[in-house]
Amino acid sequence: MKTSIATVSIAGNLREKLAAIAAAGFDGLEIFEQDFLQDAASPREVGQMIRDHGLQVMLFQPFRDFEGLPGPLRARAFDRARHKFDLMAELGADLMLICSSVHPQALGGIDRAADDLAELAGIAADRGLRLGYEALAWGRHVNDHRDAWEIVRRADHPALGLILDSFHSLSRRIDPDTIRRIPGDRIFFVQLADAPQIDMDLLYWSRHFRNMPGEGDLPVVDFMRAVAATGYAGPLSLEIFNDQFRGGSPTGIARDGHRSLIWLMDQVRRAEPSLAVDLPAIPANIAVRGVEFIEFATDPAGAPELETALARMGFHRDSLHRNKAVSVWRQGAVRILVNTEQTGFAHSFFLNHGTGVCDIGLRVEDAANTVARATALDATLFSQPLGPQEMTIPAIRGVGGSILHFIDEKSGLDAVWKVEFQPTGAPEPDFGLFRVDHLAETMGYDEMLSWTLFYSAIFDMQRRPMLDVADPDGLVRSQAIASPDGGTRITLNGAQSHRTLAGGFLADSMGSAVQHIALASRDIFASAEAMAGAGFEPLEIPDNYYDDLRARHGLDEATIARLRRWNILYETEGEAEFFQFYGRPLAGGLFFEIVERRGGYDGYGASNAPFRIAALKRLLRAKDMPRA
Ligand SMILES: O=C(O)c1ccc(O)c(O)c1
Ligand SMILES: [Mg+2]
Repeated sequence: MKTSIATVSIAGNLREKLAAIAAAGFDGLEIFEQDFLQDAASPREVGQMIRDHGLQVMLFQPFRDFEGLPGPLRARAFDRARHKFDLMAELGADLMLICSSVHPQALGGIDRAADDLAELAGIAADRGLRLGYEALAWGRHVNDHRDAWEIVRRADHPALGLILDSFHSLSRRIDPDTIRRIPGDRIFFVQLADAPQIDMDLLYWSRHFRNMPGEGDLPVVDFMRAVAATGYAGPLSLEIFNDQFRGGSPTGIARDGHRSLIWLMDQVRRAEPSLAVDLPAIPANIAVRGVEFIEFATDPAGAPELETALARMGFHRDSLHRNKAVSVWRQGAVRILVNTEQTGFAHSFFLNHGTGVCDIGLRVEDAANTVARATALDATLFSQPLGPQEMTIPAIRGVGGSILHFIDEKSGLDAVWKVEFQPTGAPEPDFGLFRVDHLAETMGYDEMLSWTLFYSAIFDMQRRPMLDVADPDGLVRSQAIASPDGGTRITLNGAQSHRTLAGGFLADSMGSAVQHIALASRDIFASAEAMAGAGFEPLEIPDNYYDDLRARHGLDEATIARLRRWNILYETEGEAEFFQFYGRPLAGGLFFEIVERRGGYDGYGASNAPFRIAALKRLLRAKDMPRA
């Protein structure tokens, strides 16, 4: 499969774009004239620069307002086209995109458009060029790929074909299966884009909110299945107009784009196995069976605060690494590693970010398969030198320069706790915390799509609808991603303002990182009591929260009193119930949460978030921390 991306999709000057597109592994690109008008090089030199990067110019675009014009305007449009053909020859581009006209004087008429395009195709063919006709969703007379195809069909010229663009078809809710009746060899080019479902003017939506396939809400997989069913074997090209991407990291956005195309074709193949998809076989989305461990990087000065917090939640120091300054704190199936090594990855993470989560271990069926899928989807492998008796545990890079390790039973990686660690024999309390409920990662708002794509493309984890959380000092967006059984959950919180709690954390931790860890309790009241007995200090929730709760849920006084006693927040989802309370943040701003889900509750207590944030901010102000 040949992959391509439009230069408008990413930030930077032309040279930065080319470097990023090539590094991400694309075969070619669509070039927008504006992109090289700003460059000092001539079109011929630009063409050479592109080829020097190992890239092919797959499409020159767009040529606007061509078809259906009256008299002198028509003649001028042909002149304009000839001028562009000259330019294409210089660039080394042989396919031009003509988008359906929005010209106020365009006359309309299927046959008139077909005649104009056929005549231009003749001129193009003489120069060895081809034309593709695309229906813009807001085209004046042609705004539907079915009409564009009818025009191409009637024009009946071998140098004229159809260009499909998933955004234009899907934004108008045109059934993608109508593509299945178009012959694949008459489709000259396919552009792909997704978009979040928002009710808005089509042109504005298209020019500002497109995103990578899989990042939005449009049925791009169904669209692509229909395209594949036609036998189309040309390039798959991303054409993403997105304000955020234009200001983002060229290499990051290009990598996301490449990842999105591989994931898209993987989904097409799985949804419709009879389709010929030119993509090497890769393992299916990886089922995650839970969090095997969470590793903190810290130093001997930072460890005691963390270890005290763990002990107060009922964790005990279970075992010590045989070679390294790493201890395992355990309760039930929850393992939290405290790494105070003075060399290696954890130490460099600590130097960059302070005490924080540097590594997350996920339990999977087959670690080798996991890495195979992750690398096929452009993830970066991670490894570091091993000491004696240490096991090779596969890993990739994750959020904020942290690491994801994969542990399985199949290849015996779960023996690591016995092989690399020595038990302390410390007594084993049980405060009822039995597994990791979710990890909350905080990041800049502009990183959210990228990490959502990362988790949902590699793992069998799906995103839930995005929520807005009102921090008194700005909005925080929250995107939950969860395995189908809800057993593994990650929330991504995107901060737009540094005045928000999330934004302050981001600044303090020097980048994206785990901001809180939620642990599941079998009985939250019992856990709260046991923890209080061990010296745990909860985040105090003000009385007005409980007055509000009484009004909202009609809970009886005894229940309200119990919730208030332990600073537990409450939320319902139909009949399902959710209970949660928080610890006070550690020095770096990270905190723990204890939750109990009853009756299949699937959320995260969004209605309580403003209270939690306000309480945290009050606490930080009281401590006179600079963030407050
Ligand atoms: O927004 C536009 O004008 C525009 C131009 C060319 C395209 O291929 C397209 O999909 C949109
Ligand atoms: Mg397009």
